[in-house]
Amino acid sequence: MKFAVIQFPGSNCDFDLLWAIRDVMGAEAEFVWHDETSLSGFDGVLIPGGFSYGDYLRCGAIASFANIMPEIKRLAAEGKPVFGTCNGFQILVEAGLLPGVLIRNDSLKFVSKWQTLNVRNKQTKFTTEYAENEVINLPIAHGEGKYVADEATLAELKANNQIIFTYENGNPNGSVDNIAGIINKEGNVLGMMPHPERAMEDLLGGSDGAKLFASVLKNFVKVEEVNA
Ligand SMILES: NC(=O)CC[C@H](N)C(=O)O
Repeated sequence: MKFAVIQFPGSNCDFDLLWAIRDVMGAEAEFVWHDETSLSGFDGVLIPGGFSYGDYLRCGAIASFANIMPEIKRLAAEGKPVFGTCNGFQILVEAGLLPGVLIRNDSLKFVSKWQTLNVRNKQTKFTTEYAENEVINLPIAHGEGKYVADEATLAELKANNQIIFTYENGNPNGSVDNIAGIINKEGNVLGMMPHPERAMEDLLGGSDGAKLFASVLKNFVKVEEVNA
């Protein structure tokens, strides 16, 4: 599996994400600049956190029009894994690859801390290594992390078990139903506000993020491997 870690002007978790997937997990991965127009040869996409385009308009709004986006949408349509953390999640909703939207935290303040989460659905290719309803800790660091969606969208997310992570022991941003991360209906595009790539080893304060990348590597296989 070879992953593209997309870099936008203002990305700041790009090196962390590359380190997590390549150096810790041992997968093949490379940076791809937002202006590129091809992702041929890549088996998955990782979109990092940060402040793409200075967070102007709305976080992720300008990045969602980047030249690389049609290719990210192509890989998503082909069933390949597409993962976005924090600003990456914001970019995925702005691009329409995930439903709903992320708006300013209720506090109107940037919040940066370790946050307790609940793994609501372990039956996805991103979460099989967790236990059902496992309580985990990951860092959060965002100013626009309040997830909102209309009633019909929320009902659909619940009916299809698309709410993957929720905040436990307090809601840091006012997200509806404590939503911290969701997946698309097809199960190959996941976005979440917390940062698993910052929790890969105990030296960093925790390693609960590693199971997410381990799940991806276990459950998504190269197309060639399937056909072999
Ligand atoms: N760490 C991040 O990716 C931050 C995302 C975005 N800039 C926000 O403040 O909400």
